Amino acid sequence: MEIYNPSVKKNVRNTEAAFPAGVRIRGPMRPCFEKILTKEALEFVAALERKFRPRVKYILQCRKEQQARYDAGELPSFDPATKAIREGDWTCSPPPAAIADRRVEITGPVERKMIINALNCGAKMFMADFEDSLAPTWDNIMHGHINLRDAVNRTITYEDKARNKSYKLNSKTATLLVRPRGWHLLESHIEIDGEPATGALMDFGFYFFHNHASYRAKHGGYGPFFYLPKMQHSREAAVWNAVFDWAEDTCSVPRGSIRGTVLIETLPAVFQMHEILYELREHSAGLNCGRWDYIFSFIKTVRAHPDRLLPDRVQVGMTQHFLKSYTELLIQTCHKRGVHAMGGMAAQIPIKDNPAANQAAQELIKADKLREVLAGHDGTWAAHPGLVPLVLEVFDKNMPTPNQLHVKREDVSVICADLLQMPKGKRSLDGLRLNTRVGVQYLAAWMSGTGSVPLYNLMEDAATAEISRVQNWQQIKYNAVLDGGLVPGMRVTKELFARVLDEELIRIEKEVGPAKFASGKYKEAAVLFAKQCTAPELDDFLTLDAYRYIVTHAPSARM
Ligand SMILES: CC(=O)SCCNC(=O)CCNC(=O)[C@H](O)C(C)(C)COP(=O)(O)OP(=O)(O)OC[C@H]1O[C@@H](n2cnc3c(N)ncnc32)[C@H](O)[C@@H]1OP(=O)(O)O
Ligand SMILES: O=CC(=O)O
Ligand SMILES: [Mg+2]
Repeated sequence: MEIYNPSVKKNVRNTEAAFPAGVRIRGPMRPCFEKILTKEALEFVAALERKFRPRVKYILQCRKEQQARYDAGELPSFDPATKAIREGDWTCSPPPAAIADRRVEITGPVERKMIINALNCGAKMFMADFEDSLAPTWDNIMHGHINLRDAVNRTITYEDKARNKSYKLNSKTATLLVRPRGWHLLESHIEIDGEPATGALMDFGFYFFHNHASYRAKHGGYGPFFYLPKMQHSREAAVWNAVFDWAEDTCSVPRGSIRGTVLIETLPAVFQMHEILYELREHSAGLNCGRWDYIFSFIKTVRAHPDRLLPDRVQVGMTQHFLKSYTELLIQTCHKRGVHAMGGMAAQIPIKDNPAANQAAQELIKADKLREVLAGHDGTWAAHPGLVPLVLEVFDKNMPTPNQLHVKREDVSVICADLLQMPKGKRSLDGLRLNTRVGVQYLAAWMSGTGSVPLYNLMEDAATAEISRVQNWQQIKYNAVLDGGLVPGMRVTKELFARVLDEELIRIEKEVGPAKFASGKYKEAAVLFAKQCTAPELDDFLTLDAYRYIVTHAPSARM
């Protein structure tokens, strides 16, 4: 048997002759990558790309055009053209037994040890993530597919030699869900007909192709199950639905086996929830409140509106009216259509060296989960295995049934103004400093290949770091008045931000120590973060600009 050792990183010159016509692998081949990059799998991914690339380009162009309308003064709202769908009496296909009870879902990157820990941790579900919590380096993506294949086949193991610790799956494990990248990210290490592949199609394609048969055999003929991130419009859900139809037909899998939970994590999408479910009605597993990207998108969507400056990030919590309204409308929408309404991620994680602070963090998580279960959510997310028992306890106590599809929330009446209401709170210099410190450290980790990190006792990933970036951008762009903190009345300028950045870099160096600071990517991250925060026009995603730092093209056989 071939032993898989993720630490072996031998570079091999790629030979294009080994791959199907039109497919070029630009990332270095490592041991075991050939198990994922088989001729058949590459043909499947290339066919997906050829069929859907034009539609992906179209939806991205639509996003640009819609943003131009927001920039010209329009605000997101419900679409009169699809009123009949919102008011119509239809339901989605019922949830299969394998995902009927999903009260606690742990999430985490597709890293080998974490996959085993997550599957073993007692959560009902595990969302394995190619998205917010993963830096999409070639090695991370390819190892992620190897790890998932081994997880589905239950052969996944891991040896931590330094700690003399072995990892393997328990007999009872969580049900696996996979989150591919959003539509906007390209995969530069695979080219199809001379263009980079679409990250989302590649993640879906390899995972589906290699695992659908084993997965369905273990889940009553259903699956694989997915989370679908960062969509802005139902036309994007229609593309996912067509991808699912095509994959099912191509692999002779019955219609409706694949199920996807759509994250409602952009402001435009909250006005499209019925429409999104309608497009996916045979393939839907419900909606999820992706709160962190939602807050990021709230700022991004109204970027041209100087009257819409948010208070400090720490004050934008789930009890703010616009967020409460979004979650309640999501629950009402899902339960009307017979599918799950999933809660989101509390950012607190266990604090190991301070019992009092740990207790306080746990209380915050408990309160957040209690609010979710009482509102009618069918389950929620946990960021860390140590939090699963706590979250489980709140849901077990308050949700005796497998889910709350029967809780219709007909009392909820949410209009545009509720979803667009500005959060209350103040902006402070400390807020600007914290955004800067977190943004730089997150970016430094991401550029080094790590997509989720603990910072100041909170989980930080691409979505939370985006809030720090766009909030800084918004304040600098409009010279926001800092109306809170110790020095109220100060205005944010490029000069103030430059000084804050310098000072926060010194603080980061002190906190992480000179050795880690020197060997890490903090200085490069600071340059990129500063560029992003002071750009005349806001970039759509931080990771689009940062991606070039993590691309590793292999020497080509043609050279
Ligand atoms: C906005 C969103 O999209 S939210 C969803 C995306 N984000 C995520 O999924 C974040 C997931 N969580 C994480 O990545 C991590 O918990 C972090 C980075 C926040 C904290 O990581 P650490 O500080 O390394 O955690 P810590 O040292 O306490 O880990 C203890 C053990 O738990 C494991 N662990 C921690 N988090 C997870 C997780 N989410 N899944 C599986 N295992 C985990 C660690 O691997 C470690 O295992 P070991 O004892 O066998 O070595
Ligand atoms: O993906 C989840 C989020 O909160 O963003
Ligand atoms: Mg997200």
